[in-house]
Amino acid sequence: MLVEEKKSGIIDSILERLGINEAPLFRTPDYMYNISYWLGAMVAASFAYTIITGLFLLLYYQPAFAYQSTQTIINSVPYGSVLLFSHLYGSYIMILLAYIHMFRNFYKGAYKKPRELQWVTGVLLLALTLGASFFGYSLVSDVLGVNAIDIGDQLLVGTGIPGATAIVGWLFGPGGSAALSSNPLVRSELFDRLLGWHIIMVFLLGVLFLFHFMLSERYGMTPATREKPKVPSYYTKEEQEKFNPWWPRNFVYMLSIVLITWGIILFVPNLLANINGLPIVINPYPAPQAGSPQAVSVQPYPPWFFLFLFKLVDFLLPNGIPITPILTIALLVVGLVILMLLPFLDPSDSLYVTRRKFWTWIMTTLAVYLVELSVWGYLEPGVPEPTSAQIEFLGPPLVIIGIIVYLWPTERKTKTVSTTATDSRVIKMNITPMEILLGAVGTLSFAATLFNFIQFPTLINGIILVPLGLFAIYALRRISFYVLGGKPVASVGNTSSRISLRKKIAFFGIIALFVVSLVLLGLMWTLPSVGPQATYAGMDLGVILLLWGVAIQLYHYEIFVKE
Ligand code: HEM
Ligand code: HEM
Repeated sequence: MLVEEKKSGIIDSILERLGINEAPLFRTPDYMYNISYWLGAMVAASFAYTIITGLFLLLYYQPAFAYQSTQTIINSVPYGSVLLFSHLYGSYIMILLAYIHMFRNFYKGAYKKPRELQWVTGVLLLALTLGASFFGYSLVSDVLGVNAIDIGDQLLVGTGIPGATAIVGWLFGPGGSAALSSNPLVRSELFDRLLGWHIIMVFLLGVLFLFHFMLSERYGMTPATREKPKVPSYYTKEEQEKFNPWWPRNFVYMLSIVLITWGIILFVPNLLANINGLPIVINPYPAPQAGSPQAVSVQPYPPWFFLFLFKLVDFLLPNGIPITPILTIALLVVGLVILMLLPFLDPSDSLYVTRRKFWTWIMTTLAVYLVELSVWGYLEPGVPEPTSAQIEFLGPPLVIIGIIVYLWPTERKTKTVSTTATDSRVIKMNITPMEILLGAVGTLSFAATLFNFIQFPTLINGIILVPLGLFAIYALRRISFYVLGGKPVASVGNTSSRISLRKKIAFFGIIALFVVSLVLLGLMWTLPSVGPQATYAGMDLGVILLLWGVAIQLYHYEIFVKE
């Protein structure tokens, strides 16, 4: 039988040969084209970014001359500073996003049946991300990295667990002191080992991520609570049929998400690299070399993502003696295991966050503690904290969050609103659990920092107040609309005439963004490619990717969002 040949372009033919149109990638309802459903994709985009830049760094990094080769990367390799700084911030942003993704999935109930394994593997992914970042951070051979090895070494050996010394030898080879050796062979024994672990952890992350993602493909993303309020929450095959196929809409949306994430990863560190006097924990430049005369004046700080742990080891037990290494490790392990087992510990079958009060209380307190302990660890490093100080700082959030969560009215049954692909209305949420979380975190961090500023009115404490204050105002403003104005939680918005005007604006917006990005692209070639000034080109490229990401978002809105 003769099949009628459809006229198609080269790209269509390639896609057809690749079978992308029929690929078993999940179908998505209209309302899921919202960043909250793509946070995992943003984490994955940061992961991909660090892998790409990491492989380039590997070309120049020499374990026997770790610090010197890092300086060479910054000062002599074309765009080396951009590569190194964005690799560092790619990992920072990956960690931040993984936390946000985790808390979002908690509030949305995405850890419940049938996605328990996704949650469990997610917690392991977070732990591995922290591990990979720790080893990467120690590769530089600056005083902070070597200090981090020493702290890790002492913490493990201090537990007194049989075999702890063997584990430390396995992890760190000859130990942090080898970084100070004048013999390159001894130094390379240490940094080869660290590089090995760095790459092993990345490999494990990759394998586990494939499994994590495969599970996403299996069950799709968790439907909105208003659609499926009870476990197990997933769309049936018949329901799926009505949704948008992966190609081309998901691809377009994903591309914009990837570009925006990469744009931020490039822009932020390259901007920070040009600001003088940055606090050492966020400075993209390495600290002085371990063992150098300048290193003596550097206060030991762990990487910011372990600051919470740094404060925890300052805690004194009720009898006044410092918390022991074994207790610290036990607390960490127990906490991690409880977090991992959350899907099995929370028996409720409702996805409404207001019907899961106990765990909402615990998880929100955990989020606040992570921020609070990190800020505390940064402001008062190494200061022993008696039980009274621990209660003073950690008690109020526990009580306040408990009161808010238990007094918050339990969700009443709402009418199910269909928001499948055939539905053309746009459902607008006036408030989300994430906004409540942001409001709580923002206000508490601002209040704590203000209190600290009143006690210690230093410049840096004053500077920190500004972004925190703005963030708190923003977060509270969003919530107050709902609380004071008595607005409904969700509404059906927008008349078609307004949307059509918006689409016109979007159309011209895309053109404007491309024109601006072309100018920036031209500018990039005039900027130096070697040395610290290459960071200007890094910023430029970051803005270009961001603009393209936003332009593709507008394109998605223009083409796919129904009026
Ligand atoms: C195949 C993947 C990767 C390779 C080959 C790689 C390789 C490297 C190398 C060679 C360095 C040392 C750079 C230097 O000091 O000169 C480094 C640093 C680092 N890596 Fe990776 N990496 C990879 C993926 C990752 C991932 C996935 C993360 C985080 C999750 C990460 C986090 C870091 C961090 C935080 C540093 C320290 C950078 C600095 O302090 O400026 N890396 N990596
Ligand atoms: C390296 C870190 C991680 C990566 C790369 C990653 C990636 C992803 C991706 C791509 C998805 C598909 C949906 C989406 O884009 O949001 C997803 C979903 C999911 N992830 Fe992760 N994830 C990571 C860490 C975590 C963590 C720390 C948790 C929780 C402890 C977690 C739990 C989940 C759950 C429950 C889902 C299903 C979401 C839903 O059904 O709505 N993941 N993850």
